[in-house]
Amino acid sequence: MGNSNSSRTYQECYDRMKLATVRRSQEKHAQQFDLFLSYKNVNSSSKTSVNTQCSKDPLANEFGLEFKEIYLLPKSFQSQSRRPTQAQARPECPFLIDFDTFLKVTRGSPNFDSLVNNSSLKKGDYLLHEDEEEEMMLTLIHSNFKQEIFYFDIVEELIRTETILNSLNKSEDRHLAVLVNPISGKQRGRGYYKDILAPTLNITGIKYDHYETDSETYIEEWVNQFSDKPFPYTDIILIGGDGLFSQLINSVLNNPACKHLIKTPIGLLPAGSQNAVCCDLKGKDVFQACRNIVRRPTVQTDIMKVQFANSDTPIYATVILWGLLGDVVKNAEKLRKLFKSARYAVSAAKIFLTSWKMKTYKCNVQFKSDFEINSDFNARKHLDEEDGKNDVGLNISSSIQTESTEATEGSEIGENPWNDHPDSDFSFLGMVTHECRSSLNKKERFMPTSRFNDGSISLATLTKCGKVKLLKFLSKFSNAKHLEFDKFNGMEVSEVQISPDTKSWFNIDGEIYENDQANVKLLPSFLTMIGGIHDS
Ligand SMILES: Nc1ncnc2c1ncn2[C@@H]1O[C@H](COP(=O)(O)OP(=O)(O)OP(=O)(O)O)[C@@H](O)[C@H]1O
Repeated sequence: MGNSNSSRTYQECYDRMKLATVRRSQEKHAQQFDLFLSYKNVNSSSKTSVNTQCSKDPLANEFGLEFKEIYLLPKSFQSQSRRPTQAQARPECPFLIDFDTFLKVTRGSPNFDSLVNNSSLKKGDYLLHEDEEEEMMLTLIHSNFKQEIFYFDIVEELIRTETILNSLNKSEDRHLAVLVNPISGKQRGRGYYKDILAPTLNITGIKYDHYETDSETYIEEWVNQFSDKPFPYTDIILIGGDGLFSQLINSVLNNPACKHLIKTPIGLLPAGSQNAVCCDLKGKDVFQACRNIVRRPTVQTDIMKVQFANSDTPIYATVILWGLLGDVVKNAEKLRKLFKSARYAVSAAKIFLTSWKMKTYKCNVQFKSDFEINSDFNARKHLDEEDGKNDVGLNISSSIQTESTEATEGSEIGENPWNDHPDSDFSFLGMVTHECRSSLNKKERFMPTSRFNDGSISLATLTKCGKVKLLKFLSKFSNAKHLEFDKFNGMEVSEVQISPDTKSWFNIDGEIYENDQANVKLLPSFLTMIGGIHDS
């Protein structure tokens, strides 16, 4: 996060442009500063090495530049349009912010009282106090609504600064549907809407309509009203948790008359208990999520289609858990009222403390894979055969024994064959299309290697564990070190067939489903989500 801390200096690895000479006070003889904007030229290949070092979101504006920092330097400081030579020390900046934390510049200072929760204002109405209209000043607004005022002497510089700084905000022609779940997580959704998103949209001039869910079926009914009608919104913004997101995509995809809505970019504000989808789209911080909504970087994301044997209706999902984790979520629902977002931890503790022995979840798993793991596994299998090794329970990549002849019999030539998973006794199994960062614990992530746009399902399993092993696993898990845990296995697959032998529950994006045979298939690059993908 950037700040305007005076002790910071700008990053040298970027080019910069001078926007204007400004004062920080209305006083005509006040000290003058040069206002700079640094940038990465995304069209320029010659700067690759420098750019890789400092790279951030691949978010370029109409100038083909990715803006990085906004800062002031005293006017007297050297030749201002170039970088300082090595011999020259970089001066401290009296004002410096990451471009990431910048929201908008406005003429004059915004009247914030009129910004809150007022979607009927006309664009521009709310920006000026009447007596400020002629002032040669711009107010730079941070995404947390902090303001910095700069005074200009030259009108062209003022206009240039305003145009360039606002060039990333794509507000024209956008009309957002904002849906708020007031009971998500710690019930902060309403506050996030009223105090953060609505003022941000008002400042940036983005049009929106506000809806609040009043029942479990609200989203489905809301979607159904657009059956066979043109959809009037350019974006759908959800203020809630993973469950709300799941409800939206399922309501859209399971109504053939509404499938056209799925092309609409979906943005999220994290108000739920887990917010794994939002966290993995660089939206863990509510202000960052808001900036994403304003600037609108998008990611084509993978999802899964789950077909249960006893149901005609498929479920579309990004996270599927079965076994212990299914049971934890099932029991957590009973605790929602009392423990709110702590209900998952309470439910897990209850299962752990009240069972004498951890339950083993028996399940037959087959998978198809387009990925390297197949050749790794075949090569390794060959080596293992040569070595006379045949350990079941080691990492999957080193221990899968045979491809299922039964399953391959029906395969067409060229189609990937079914492989048998070597394990059938689990503590849990999970399938995810993203890493599943936790909004509660900084390090925790279910599948650290998985990304929304990697074109694969990550199949993760924990072979059956006793209580002591499970505690060891959990301690590694909370530091995202569980990939090295001997009973935890992860692999990239494109389709999975699950046949449970133990009574349990499926936890699909936080919702609970009955135990049943399930087929899980990858739908690559299926949704357009607003946000970015984490590098590591
Ligand atoms: N007004 C409402 N009253 C009762 N239930 C609601 C209402 N609005 C939405 N719901 C239901 O609440 C469920 C959970 O919502 P959501 O995902 O937003 O929050 P959460 O469960 O706290 O967060 P997470 O899914 O991240 O754990 C959804 O399945 C939705 O059907």
